[in-house]
Amino acid sequence: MVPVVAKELSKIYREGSLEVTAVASVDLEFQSGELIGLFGPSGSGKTTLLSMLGCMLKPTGGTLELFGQDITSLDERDLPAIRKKYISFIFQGFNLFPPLTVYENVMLVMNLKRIDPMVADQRARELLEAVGLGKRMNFLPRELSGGQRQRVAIARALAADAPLILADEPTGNLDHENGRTVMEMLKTLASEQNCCVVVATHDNRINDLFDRVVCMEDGRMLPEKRKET
Ligand SMILES: Nc1ncnc2c1ncn2[C@@H]1O[C@H](COP(=O)(O)OP(=O)(O)OP(=O)(O)O)[C@@H](O)[C@H]1O
Repeated sequence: MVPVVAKELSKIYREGSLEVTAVASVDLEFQSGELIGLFGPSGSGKTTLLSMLGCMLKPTGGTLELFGQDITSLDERDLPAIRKKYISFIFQGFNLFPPLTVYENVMLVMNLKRIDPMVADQRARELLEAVGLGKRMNFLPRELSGGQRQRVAIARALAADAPLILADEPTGNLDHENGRTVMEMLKTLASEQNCCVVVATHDNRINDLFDRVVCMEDGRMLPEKRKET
């Protein structure tokens, strides 16, 4: 099943008499196993598009299908269940829960999914080892560097085992080396777990890692340049 199909997807923000067209009639189709880079200057509509794909923001026009299900026709109350089933988010601010340790942050998503605690414990340890934080499981987020925190956010996204991962500027606060490490993890995730990973970014230094690059300008999607294989 195709993870994301959008047709003429639009979002117009209205404030009083002022209208801002943040996303204008975007058509797209994202497949499993792909790492997709969503590029565009500030204000071009990347976050708005990502928020609609993540069922956090209702489109004002067009249709959106996630895994064959028409999201646009659903009631607002049904969206949390869709998010829980299919989607994991990685945001620039890391969104870690400050009072919980690294290990507890990763466990939290699995507890919410009611995964058996023994299975969850093992998976959390494995994932934190995999992102190089095996020795920092009992640290609090504030005791970690930006790069380490972002790796916790990635371990947590992996723990959620979602087939669609949406990341907004995941390398925004990171130096080149940490940024690349984080992106390489997302690439491995896409190919090995057959996830669809969409990354909104300004960071041209990581361009080569994407399977596909789509660019936005003034809310529109520019014609796509397919990567040569
Ligand atoms: N809640 C909102 N209300 C009104 N206008 C908004 C709102 N959110 C975004 N916009 C406007 O929509 C347009 C697209 O914004 P968006 O944040 O999606 O762009 P972006 O490409 O993610 O930018 P950046 O790279 O700076 O994060 C901008 O003109 C912005 O000012």
